[in-house]
Amino acid sequence: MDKLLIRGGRRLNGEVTVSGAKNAALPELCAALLTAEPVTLTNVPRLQDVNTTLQLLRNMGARAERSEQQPDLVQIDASQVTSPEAPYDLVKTMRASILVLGPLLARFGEATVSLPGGCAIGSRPVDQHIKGLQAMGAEIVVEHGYIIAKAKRLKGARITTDMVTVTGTENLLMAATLAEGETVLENAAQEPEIPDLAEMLIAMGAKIEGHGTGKIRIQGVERLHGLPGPVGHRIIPDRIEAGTFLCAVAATGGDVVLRHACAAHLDAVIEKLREAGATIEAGDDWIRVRADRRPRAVSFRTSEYPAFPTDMQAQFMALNCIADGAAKVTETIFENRFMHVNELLRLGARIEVDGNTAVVRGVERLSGATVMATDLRASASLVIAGLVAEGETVVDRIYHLDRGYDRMEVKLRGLGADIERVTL
Ligand SMILES: CC(=O)N[C@H]1[C@@H](OP(=O)(O)OP(=O)(O)OC[C@H]2O[C@@H](n3ccc(=O)[nH]c3=O)[C@H](O)[C@@H]2O)O[C@H](CO)[C@@H](O)[C@@H]1O
Ligand SMILES: C=C(OP(=O)(O)O)C(=O)O
Repeated sequence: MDKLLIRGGRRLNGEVTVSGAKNAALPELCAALLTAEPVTLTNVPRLQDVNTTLQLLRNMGARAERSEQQPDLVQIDASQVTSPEAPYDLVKTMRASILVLGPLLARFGEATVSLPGGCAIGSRPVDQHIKGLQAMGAEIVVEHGYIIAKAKRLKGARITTDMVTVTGTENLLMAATLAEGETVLENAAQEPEIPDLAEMLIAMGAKIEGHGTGKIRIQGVERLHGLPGPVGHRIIPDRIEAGTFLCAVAATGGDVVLRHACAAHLDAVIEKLREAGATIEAGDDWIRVRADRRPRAVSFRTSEYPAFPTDMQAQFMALNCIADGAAKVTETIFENRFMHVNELLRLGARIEVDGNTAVVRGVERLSGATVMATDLRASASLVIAGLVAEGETVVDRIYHLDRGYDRMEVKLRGLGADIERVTL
């Protein structure tokens, strides 16, 4: 099992390129199931979750390959899908596998998808996905751990989800593109990955309006076509990877330019980093961050986009650990997303958790130790803490990190960090 070995105390300087967004790549790979023609995606990040999705598509009989000459390019040909199924063994490693449900049901009239299990950050049910598809006329039973769905042809419907759900919106959006008539999704998620998915679907012939707002209107069409060519659909930059690097520099000090980054997707995080004392400038596809003194502690509360993302909570908490002052961090999206706290305590942080609120009192210095990654963003927060801690930090169980970060240690080393992957 791989570990990261970090010797802390170095400032970060230089340039780093941000990869394509994991949370756009996963639904967009699944969207290729909506057509019998080949689909090309570019700027596809090199992540374990992408590998798992490619495996899931191949398991159904689709062709899904990453180009050897151009590793950010993936081609999918779902003309020969023989079994519209997502088995437990693949779904258990990645919750986003649920994203095949809408496309399979819409194109093949049937789907059998393993229920994703509960996961470390919360119970994460998929009842809203099921309820929405039922409103579109699907017959769905859940038995033996599988969602078994059938529909001759889905019918457009007006759907208001009980809460804002990102993958729920994506599943229903994809399903609605091939449904008969109009679907209106109320209370839709507005995360940037949703308009990116909608733009891809529109390029495939779908009729969608209102994406990027809380109300999406879809007119179903008979069929969608492929996206051939050397570019196909280009995936937006990963705002969470970019935000993670911004927090790392704000914590260690330094001067770094992020290439292929979109500042407009990070407004809430950038505002908080400025409050913490970092200097941030941005252009069309770059962000520069400079930090030259101890950060100030900054309170924040996670919420749906465009507010502060839950996927940045752990990384910003690591910054608060060494900041001047105390900060209150409130998590409103997932009920159990403070598992990094116990590990940060092992590095000398002072944090008290009460329900969904953590009070972080900044300390002058953290001290390196062996810590264990518990989920994807928790891993990133431990890496940031390790970069500022005195001495050596070992981050164990980094398969969580590899799910969602594209060669993070290589990118950090390029900025001057003393970090290496140890394979035992
Ligand atoms: C692959 C992907 O894009 N993952 C992101 C997506 O996850 P994901 O789409 O799973 O998260 P949701 O937006 O669905 O979850 C929001 C809240 O709604 C609840 N809920 C959701 C659906 C449902 O049917 N029933 C229900 O109760 C969840 O338990 C959670 O408390 O959005 C999250 C919130 O921004 C991010 O942290 C994840 O990185
Ligand atoms: C929680 C996350 O991802 P997923 O929904 O894929 O588990 C994340 O990206 O932080």
